[in-house]
Amino acid sequence: MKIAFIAHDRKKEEMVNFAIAYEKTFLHHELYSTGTTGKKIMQNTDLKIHRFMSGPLGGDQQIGAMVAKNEMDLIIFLRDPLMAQPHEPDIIALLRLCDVQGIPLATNVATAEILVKALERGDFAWRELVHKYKPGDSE
Ligand SMILES: O=C(CO)COP(=O)(O)O
Repeated sequence: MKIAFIAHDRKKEEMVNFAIAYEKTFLHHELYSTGTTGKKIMQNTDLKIHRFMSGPLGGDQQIGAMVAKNEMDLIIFLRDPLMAQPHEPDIIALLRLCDVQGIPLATNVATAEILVKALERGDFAWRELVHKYKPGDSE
């Protein structure tokens, strides 16, 4: 599965700890991230992550482009709800696209944990069916 990690600055430590905790699971998947989040995870684990640009420079939008094509299977986006972000419109756009495409999205670590446990159990198998069809195929 294609999994994206995104964390705002005050959530990065939580994200790194989460990646360490589930490293063995994530090793079996194709991983993506925004710039700094991915760098920090890779510095602390053996995970290989395709890093997009930093969030404020367009990284959320790059991940959004994959979501728009229904290419992302799971997004773990640890948002900081107590700090205004300069690229808030990009963030809202990404969350919106997840709802457009029905992509599993965790915005806090409690939900992320439940989704990763579901991933380990095989509950994401339905995404394999989605991969066979590109958005717009039926139009
Ligand atoms: O700002 C972000 C998400 O909106 C995260 O970007 P970085 O991972 O580059 O810090």
